[in-house]
Amino acid sequence: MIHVEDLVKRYGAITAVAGLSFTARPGRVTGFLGPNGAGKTTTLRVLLGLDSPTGGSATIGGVPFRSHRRGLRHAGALLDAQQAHPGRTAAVHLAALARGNGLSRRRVDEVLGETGLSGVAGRRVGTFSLGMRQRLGVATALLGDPPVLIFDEPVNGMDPEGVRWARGLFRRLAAEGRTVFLSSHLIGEMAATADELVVVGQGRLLACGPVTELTGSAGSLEEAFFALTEGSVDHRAGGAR
Ligand SMILES: Nc1ncnc2c1ncn2[C@@H]1O[C@H](COP(=O)(O)OP(=O)(O)OP(=O)(O)O)[C@@H](O)[C@H]1O
Repeated sequence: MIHVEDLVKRYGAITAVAGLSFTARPGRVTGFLGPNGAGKTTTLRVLLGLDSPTGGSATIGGVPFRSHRRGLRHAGALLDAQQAHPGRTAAVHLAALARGNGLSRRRVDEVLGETGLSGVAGRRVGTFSLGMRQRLGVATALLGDPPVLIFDEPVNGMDPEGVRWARGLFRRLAAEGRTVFLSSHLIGEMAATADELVVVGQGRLLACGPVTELTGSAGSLEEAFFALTEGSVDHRAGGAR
């Protein structure tokens, strides 16, 4: 379970998140949607303890992520596909993380297999395509077999086969009872993958609920999204001030 309550995050004069509250539940794929600069990445960073909130709270399984000793067992995340050191092989990258989190070496082979990377496990990450790096990011998130998974733009750079694979994976992870939280600009992908949506604009909640409910009479999720975010689009990506 992910719970965000009255979350505020300011960077100097910029308010990136302006009092945001929502919950993402186990067994569901929850999509996190919003225009550029809406505060999505900032919210994910605070959730994962990479940034401190200015106010309010963001918890995973009822506690801040930082208070988990072996974080990868509690939540797995893909925030930035460029995270792995380019000079390391995929297997070495994952093995180092496994060691640091008290996980077995066997788990490395399992997630490499699950993400279709077994054949390239010995290759340096610097030689990977963006789609392969995304798969490695997904493998990293899965490493600790966590109950909560957070993905920021996970299918960015993936080919159609990769996108279909990722969609199936997210659905399966939710069917296993995990909380799957997915941020993406691809509304069609959200419509095909998510059960629930959290829509934000200028750091505030615009709507949340089942995809079917939010689509409502708009005809498509895309139309519903534009109607919801009208007035919240900031082409300067300057956020709420
Ligand atoms: N480290 C930072 N310092 C200053 N401002 C920041 C910082 N991080 C984010 N912001 C600002 O906070 C606002 C929200 O940014 P954020 O990246 O969270 O939005 P987003 O919804 O993820 O956008 P996108 O869809 O473009 O990735 C933006 O105005 C951004 O410029």
